[in-house]
Amino acid sequence: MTDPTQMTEAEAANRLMRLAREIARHNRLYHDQDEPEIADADYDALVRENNALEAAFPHLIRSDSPNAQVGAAPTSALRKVQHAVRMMSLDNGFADEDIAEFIARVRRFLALPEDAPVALTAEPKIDGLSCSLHYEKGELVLAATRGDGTTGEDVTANVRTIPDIPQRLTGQAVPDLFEVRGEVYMAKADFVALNARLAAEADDPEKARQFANPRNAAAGSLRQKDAAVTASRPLRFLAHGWGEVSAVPAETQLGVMQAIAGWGLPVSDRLTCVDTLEALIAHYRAIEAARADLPFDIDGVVYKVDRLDWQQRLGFVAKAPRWAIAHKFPAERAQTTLESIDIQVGRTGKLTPVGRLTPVTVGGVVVSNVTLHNADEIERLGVRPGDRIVVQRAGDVIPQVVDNLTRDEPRTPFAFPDHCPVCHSEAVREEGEVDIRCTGGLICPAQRFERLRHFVSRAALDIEGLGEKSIQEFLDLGWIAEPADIFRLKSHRADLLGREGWKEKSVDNLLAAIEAKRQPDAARLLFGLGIRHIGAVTARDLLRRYMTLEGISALAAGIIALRDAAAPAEGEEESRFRNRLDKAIAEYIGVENVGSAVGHALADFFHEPHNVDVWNDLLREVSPPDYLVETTASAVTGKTVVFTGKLETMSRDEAKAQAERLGAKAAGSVSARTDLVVAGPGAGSKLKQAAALGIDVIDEAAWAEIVKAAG
Ligand SMILES: NC(=O)c1ccc[n+]([C@@H]2O[C@H](COP(=O)([O-])OP(=O)(O)OC[C@H]3O[C@@H](n4cnc5c(N)ncnc54)[C@H](O)[C@@H]3O)[C@@H](O)[C@H]2O)c1
Ligand SMILES: [Zn+2]
Repeated sequence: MTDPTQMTEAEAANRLMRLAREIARHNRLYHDQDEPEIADADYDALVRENNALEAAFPHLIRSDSPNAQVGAAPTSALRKVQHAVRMMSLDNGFADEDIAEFIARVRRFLALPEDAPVALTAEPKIDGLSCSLHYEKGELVLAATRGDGTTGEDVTANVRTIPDIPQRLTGQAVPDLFEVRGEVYMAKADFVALNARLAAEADDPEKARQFANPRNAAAGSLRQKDAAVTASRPLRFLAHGWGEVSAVPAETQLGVMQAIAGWGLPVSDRLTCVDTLEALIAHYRAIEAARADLPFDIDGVVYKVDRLDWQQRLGFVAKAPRWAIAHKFPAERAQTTLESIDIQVGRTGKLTPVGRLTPVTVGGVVVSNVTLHNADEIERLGVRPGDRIVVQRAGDVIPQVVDNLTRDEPRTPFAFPDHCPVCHSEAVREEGEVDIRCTGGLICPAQRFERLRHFVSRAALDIEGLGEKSIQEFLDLGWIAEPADIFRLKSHRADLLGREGWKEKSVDNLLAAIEAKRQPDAARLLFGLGIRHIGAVTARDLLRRYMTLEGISALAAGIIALRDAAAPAEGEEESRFRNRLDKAIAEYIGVENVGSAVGHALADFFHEPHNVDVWNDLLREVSPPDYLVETTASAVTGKTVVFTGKLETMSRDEAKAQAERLGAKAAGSVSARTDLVVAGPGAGSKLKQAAALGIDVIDEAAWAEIVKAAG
């Protein structure tokens, strides 16, 4: 965000207009559609930017400023309801100073002395959606959502299905007319169970409706046309205020809330009333620490001036009361308990520690796992199961542990396993590496699963309909263990038809999708084998040069021979020798951007007899066409070209790629079969040979002309 003081008026006006539109759009998505596009922290950042600009350019404040608006106008099919008393939002603060300033503002407004005590209630700010309940003569007659504060939606039938909400108030002195306001929410455990149920009920679990967090689930469940749907959703309610009333049962906020509780409505058991800033902050800290363990999500603590006559005098500004403030928790961070540390085994055998957490909502998303990266990271944080930790989620980044609050508690450190938790092979840390790997290779079932999953993935063979669940199922049945087996699945067609969840159509679609990949792209196949360091791009670069998978295995054989023959020279240091060998391997491969790590990985793969079997077996099932780069007809199509000497405007590899694209073959040495030599400065013996054989020789500029002419 640009510093507002650096902006011109025109820039500021423009930015304010864009922010108003953008924020209004997110309000609609969040409040009306229950489908936010961005995290709360990102939304809050937009609002903060808007407010900073409005403060710097008060004369540019727009009539449609986001600060004048509550929620969003409802557009659902539900009947609309006008609120007799507007339903407001709340001002908010993050720092303790914001709260001190709030109290000072209240004193100034009421013209109280600077040190006059101001009693304030404090209670959790539940992350649900606002709901108004009208009781007439104690009977529930109408329930409405907040909408844009003026117009809400009639959700009476829906609300009648919520067990927390009494149909009729009981107890002492219930006024004739009393509108209770509070929060409809979903408990965290119920939210997890609901998402699981929606996934189980869907035809295609991957396309099942899933709610991002309990707030969205609560809003989506309450605002239903069909109240039977609401009834099937585990909603709850907590009262936190009131609207239109015929009589107020007490003179303080706390007193009225106690009366409401007395009539049978749920009120937070963490509602308190104190009269110093220190006591408020202490209550805030206690709630923050307990946050992850509360059964529902909260995003802060709400403070309200306790005396109702003062509330009356303070009144409202724009969209919020002057007598209340929400003290919010930092949106992107939360505390929780690290319940356990699991070790996952990846495709290449890497052991990754994953922290299992008591689920906590961070920035609008429920977080129950964090990656702990590796053994070093666990040691750095000093984390052990049972520790209280701070997790952070910024943007789309995977949640991270940023602090361990109980690292000083005496407890034994976490022992990183020295064996694979799945196949029990030894797990080792290679020299100079941070990762610890299972040495079980293809005998390790975890690696086997991950390798198969990788083999059929989008960027590799892209076999549609062969998802994780099916792979696991076939693995368990012993039908597949390595890639070639996938192409033999058709022999299990009859058995598969007899299994639950497999209909004739889905079986035949799957088998057809497999058959369609009998002539796969060679680069995808190579990438799909999951050899270390061979990503999709490297696989393609290698095949551009080596054309076929036979070419690749020959390359590997060459590297193995090179490694076997290499030995340190007399007195040569080990590290020197390694550098020299690595250089030789990279040169031998001869492909730009492909280094010795790839060469070693290829050699290691082919050095292992089991892998060679897997490879050969696969090549019996599939026959990838030769890797031909798409060519353009040109003056050199079908000819053999040799580049020699120094090229000035491009690398040797680029020149070769150009030749291939033009349908020419780039050769390394001049022979009778050479048609053309492209010579740069410093060309030596090859130039002489060409002259001797009477072969055409051109310079780089002439070559560039040929390339250009081909377009
Ligand atoms: N991700 C997005 O795209 C997106 C878009 C819009 C809003 N939001 C989020 O929604 C929030 C703004 O929404 P808002 O205007 O409803 O304000 P708010 O939710 O921050 O505060 C007002 C609401 O708090 C509720 N509340 C809960 N406990 C309460 C208590 N004890 N006492 C009084 N009220 C209590 C009330 O329903 C009240 O309407 C922000 O946190 C923002 O991050 C996100
Ligand atoms: Zn293993």
